[in-house]
Amino acid sequence: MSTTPFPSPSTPISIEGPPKVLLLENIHPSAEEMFRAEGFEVERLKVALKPEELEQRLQGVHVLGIRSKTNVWEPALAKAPNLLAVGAFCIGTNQVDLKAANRHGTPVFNAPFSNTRSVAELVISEIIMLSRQLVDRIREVHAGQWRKVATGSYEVRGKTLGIIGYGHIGSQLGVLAESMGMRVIFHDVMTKLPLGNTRATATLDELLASSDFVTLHVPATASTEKMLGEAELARMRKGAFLINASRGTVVDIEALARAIRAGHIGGAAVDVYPEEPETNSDGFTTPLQGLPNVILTPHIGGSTEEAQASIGKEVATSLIKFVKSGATTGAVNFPQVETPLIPKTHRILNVHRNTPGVLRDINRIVSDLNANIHAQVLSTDSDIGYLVMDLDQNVGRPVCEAIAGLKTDIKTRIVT
Ligand SMILES: NC(=O)C1=CN([C@@H]2O[C@H](COP(=O)(O)OP(=O)(O)OC[C@H]3O[C@@H](n4cnc5c(N)ncnc54)[C@H](O)[C@@H]3O)[C@@H](O)[C@H]2O)C=CC1
Ligand SMILES: O=C(O)C(=O)COP(=O)(O)O
Repeated sequence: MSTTPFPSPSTPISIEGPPKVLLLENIHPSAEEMFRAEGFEVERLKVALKPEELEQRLQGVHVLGIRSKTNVWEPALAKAPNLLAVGAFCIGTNQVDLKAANRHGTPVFNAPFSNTRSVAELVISEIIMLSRQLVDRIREVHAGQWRKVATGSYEVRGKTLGIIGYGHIGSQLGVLAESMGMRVIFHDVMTKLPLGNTRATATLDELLASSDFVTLHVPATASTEKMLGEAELARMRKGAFLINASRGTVVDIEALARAIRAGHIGGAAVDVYPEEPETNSDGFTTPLQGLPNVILTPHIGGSTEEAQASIGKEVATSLIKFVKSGATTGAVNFPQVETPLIPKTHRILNVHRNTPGVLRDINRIVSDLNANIHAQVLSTDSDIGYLVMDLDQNVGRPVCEAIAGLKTDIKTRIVT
């Protein structure tokens, strides 16, 4: 990811005909239905797109929908001046260069908790499966081998679950684990309200040394990259289990494979990998394949009917609202503005460089054109300002064009 220059001032964006939506990665049909009901034109692909393909496919597209696999980097954003918004139909947004999108005036929306429960339930099932060595027993019986053993199989009741990242998923998981009689501890960089009898550990090392199961629920950031490497795995209890359904960057997967082979880690459940295939028909290898008591799943933590249908609706709602009224509430990289539409006005949306004097320049244009301002809301962050302004319809268009010509302009359009 890179810090991107601002785009040059341009003409205002005007949407001729229905807004065009490109949905990738088999986003649930609930999203397509919502867009179509609002008169949008939708193209829905099952696959992720590589950066060069994405650049081409974005031409003329106003709204892009992705899941966790499609990377949206600066070059694609720079070549898509008509792209109004990106929807990540998932929780994680590490696949998008959020800073670049911000500087290109493109808000990014996600679904912060529509698949939380699905991930937590998957992890609960894995805790029991690992504790009972279920993958190995299942594999043996399928192969015609009868190995009825109790050695190395344990109940989860009374065992300690260590949660790294006590956010939406981590805290939901803690509640479920306590209801099975587990002791729950967590480590987070933020101070968090411990639910139930859960408690925060003073350090990550304390959590690693005190847990029978360690599970990761942190985002992919610089601070979480390989946060569980050789040294951290060595600090875990002998025979403890590791679960990673967060991001593949968070665990040193080679070190994990070595720790399992050495018998220090008793098993692992892994849903996410440093490199994941683009499509279901691509092959896949990981150093964890074939190791004992290792559950490997193809990034399906959030893949349930309930979660996908709900994500489809949630993110489509945010995107439709943004296209129709400019509301940015919930955008993960953008100043937040949401204000009701006023009938019989033109709403101008303007994203500009956050430098002194921009509002003065804009208001001078408004005053020169004798426009009456019905409402004006400005919200800024360190790089950009986002202005929502409602004007009389007879002057809306010339005002919009004059604003788009300012050297501080990033993106300007009329929505009504
Ligand atoms: N396997 C799958 O299909 C899915 C994976 N995910 C992944 O799970 C991650 C977590 O999701 P949520 O719980 O909804 O996110 P969240 O934002 O609610 O919680 C993340 C927590 O991690 C903490 N954190 C950040 N950096 C940390 C660090 N260095 N050490 C300790 N704690 C740290 C944060 O303070 C926060 O409390 C997502 O970012 C996504 O990457 C999410 C959904 C599905
Ligand atoms: O929600 C997330 O962050 C996930 O990892 C789920 O990603 P997906 O929608 O399954 O590609």
